[in-house]
Amino acid sequence: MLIGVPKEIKNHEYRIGLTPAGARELVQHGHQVIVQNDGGKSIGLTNDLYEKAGARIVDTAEEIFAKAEMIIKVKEPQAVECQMLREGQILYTYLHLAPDPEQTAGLVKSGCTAIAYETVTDRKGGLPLLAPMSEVAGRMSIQAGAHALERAQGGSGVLLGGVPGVKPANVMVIGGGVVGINAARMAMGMNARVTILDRSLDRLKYLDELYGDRITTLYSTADAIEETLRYADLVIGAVLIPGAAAPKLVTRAQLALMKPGSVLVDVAIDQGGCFETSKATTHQNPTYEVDGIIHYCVANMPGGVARTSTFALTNATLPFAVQLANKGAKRALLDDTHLLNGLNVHAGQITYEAVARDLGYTYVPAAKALG
Ligand SMILES: NC(=O)C1=CN([C@@H]2O[C@H](COP(=O)(O)OP(=O)(O)OC[C@H]3O[C@@H](n4cnc5c(N)ncnc54)[C@H](O)[C@@H]3O)[C@@H](O)[C@H]2O)C=CC1
Ligand SMILES: CC(=O)C(=O)O
Ligand SMILES: [Mg+2]
Repeated sequence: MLIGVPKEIKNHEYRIGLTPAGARELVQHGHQVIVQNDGGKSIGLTNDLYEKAGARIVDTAEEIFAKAEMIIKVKEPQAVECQMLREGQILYTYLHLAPDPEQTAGLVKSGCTAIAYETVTDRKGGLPLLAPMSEVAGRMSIQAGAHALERAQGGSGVLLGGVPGVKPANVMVIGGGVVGINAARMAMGMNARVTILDRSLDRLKYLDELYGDRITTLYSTADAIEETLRYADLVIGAVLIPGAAAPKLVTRAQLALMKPGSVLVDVAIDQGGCFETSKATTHQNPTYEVDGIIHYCVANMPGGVARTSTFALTNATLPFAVQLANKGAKRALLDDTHLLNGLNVHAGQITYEAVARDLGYTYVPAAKALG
């Protein structure tokens, strides 16, 4: 199969969809890989490294989209990329369609086969292609939040860990999954006081067994959220209902309960965000203020630490990329229900139920759409 890796074009997105080591594996399986000129240069993945791995460098994204049978990317296709996708072509990347009607319409129109990293599953009920970036974003959320708490950034001027004689900050984490546990670990490491809320009692039990009295676990109700907001200095939004738009768990009115200059980091923004006042921001302009509360809502946080993230992402995506290339989309998808769960759009049909429901499309089960 001819596999194409274009340069990412989202704001300050320096990740690339495949490392040179990943390219080498695909080539060893008998496939051809084309990579856009300087696609990974800014994170030290030079053309030379890709060529040594057996890939070929091409000048433009247009050439990659025109020639490749499978496109491997990181972020959802931007409008200009959607226009270049075509019928029968495999798109393997993050999509986050539920909050993004325009992209969804673009993919439907293209006729391509679009597999979303974030809805591929595993045997343990996890999301193995989302997990590495959730680890990154969870860890980053605390450093981003700590920075936003600095007075010069508009924050309340509180240091997460406090100092001897001055109490530490309170960090509230809503959603105790992969983002949540990584955020909690970083916050604990900085000596902050951590409260973590989730709807899954099993998950709360697991967190309690792991961290004991170093964290407080709370079952996530509107009451518990309201009560915890009153003393939180930093709130991390880390909930997920796979494939669906994020539930709004903090309203604008509830911001008035918070201390002025407190910070909300909405990691769930890529699924539309879990705070009513969230709107997606970029690494260039990451924060804004609503009613005295600082909001950080960057939808591609791992792009900020693009080198670490690129290696972590390829580690997870490569095995499925090899299956797709070896077998073709239809056989690879039908052979593996976990990969099949990643199929969101095929030949103009929406094959992921939550996306169809949230955006008003007819849902066609993936196996049926593939015929
Ligand atoms: N902004 C960014 O750059 C990035 C965003 N993300 C996003 O972060 C979000 C979280 O991802 P993961 O941690 O991997 O998901 P996960 O599935 O591991 O964890 C989500 C947790 O939310 C919990 N939850 C669901 N409804 C809840 C509620 N009402 N109250 C409290 N908890 C609730 C679930 O029980 C689960 O434990 C996703 O939207 C993901 O796409 C992930 C990576 C990067
Ligand atoms: C998961 C995601 O949206 C990202 O890594 O940018
Ligand atoms: Mg997005």
